[in-house]
Amino acid sequence: MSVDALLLLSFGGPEGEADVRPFLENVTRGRGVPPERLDEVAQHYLHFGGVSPINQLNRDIIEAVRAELAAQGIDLPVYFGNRNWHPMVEDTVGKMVADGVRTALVFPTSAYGGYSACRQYDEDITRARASVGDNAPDLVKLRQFFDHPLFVEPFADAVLAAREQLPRDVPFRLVFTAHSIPVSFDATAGPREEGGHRYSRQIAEAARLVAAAAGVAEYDVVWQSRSGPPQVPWLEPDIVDHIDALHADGVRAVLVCPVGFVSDHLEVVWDLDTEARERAEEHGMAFARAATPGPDPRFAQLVVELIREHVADAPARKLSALPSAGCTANGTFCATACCEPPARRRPA
Ligand SMILES: CC1=C(CCC(=O)O)c2cc3nc(cc4[nH]c(cc5[nH]c(cc1n2)c(C)c5CCC(=O)O)c(CCC(=O)O)c4C)C(CCC(=O)O)=C3C
Ligand SMILES: [Fe+2]
Repeated sequence: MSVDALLLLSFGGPEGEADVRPFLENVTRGRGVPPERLDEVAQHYLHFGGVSPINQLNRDIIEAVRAELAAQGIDLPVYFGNRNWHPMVEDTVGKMVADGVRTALVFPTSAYGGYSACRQYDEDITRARASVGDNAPDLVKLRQFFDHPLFVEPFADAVLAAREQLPRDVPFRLVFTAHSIPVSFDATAGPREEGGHRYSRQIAEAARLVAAAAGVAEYDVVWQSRSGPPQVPWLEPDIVDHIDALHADGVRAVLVCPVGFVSDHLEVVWDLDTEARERAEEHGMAFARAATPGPDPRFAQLVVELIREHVADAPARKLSALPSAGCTANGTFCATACCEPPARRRPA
């Protein structure tokens, strides 16, 4: 297959105080997130001057991918577009058209399946192509990479590095976290015939692979960053409640690995480095958080390897038997009814 560009497609985040409200409105339009929750999340962003770390982290990934492409002799311009904040993907695809791009690969900054982690990026691609009309380039999305060795290995090394921050003589509990989603979204994640739960199954599998690579036998998988109205059930337990439970069980040191995320964006630096850490410290527990793989050189190698699956027929390396879907053209879905968002319940 011949391609003339790569598009890194991400979530986006505010870059100053004035951006916070309009950004949150973009994220939550029609999604039934209660205003109290929005006020709370706005405060998290304002705590950091209204600047989300996600944009600079993505620019850093793009620089590393450019360098890795050059090192491997692949001549491919790299573009950057987001769902919720500038550079908006619609504008970026407009720029690609002006530059004469006919076919581009799309790297979404999420390793997993499910509506929020996969299918919503297909919707972004469809919207962006529609916004530029007849000249829209073909946009081929790269596959899910939750079990790729170049995703698992940096996490495993990060777990070992974080372990060094904990007291040597105290046994620790390894706890993996991922973004919670409504239980109903997890139930419809994946193609219908597969019976759902593709998101939580892939998270469980990534956690198993990272723990095995780090040589840690006992671990938990929990959730973080719940949103939505309180009467709608989301995946549980929450990391902060889990720290209470571990404390009650006599655990004295906790090592949190945010396996659901590619980089240290706001949910990681707020919900883990601030809230979870504070709760652990209130209990007198030692706390360490493993780094995310985004800034690791192996992450850029991962992106280029996924590109090479298309441009050089490179073999698709994966460590688990679970399907890695998500590779589709022009915003089509992997399968009929795949990762369909169930009807959202509004707050009463
Ligand atoms: C599975 C998943 C990922 C991982 C996959 C991926 O990475 O794509 C993810 C990533 C992210 N989520 C992010 C930010 C937000 N997510 C929100 C709300 C929601 N997330 C959801 C799910 C996910 N989200 C869901 C089901 C909602 C409820 C509303 C809805 O049904 O859609 C809200 C609204 C306020 C609130 O938190 O309630 C914000 C601000 C940022 C940027 C952070 C930064 O600025 O650094 C990133 C990377
Ligand atoms: Fe989110």
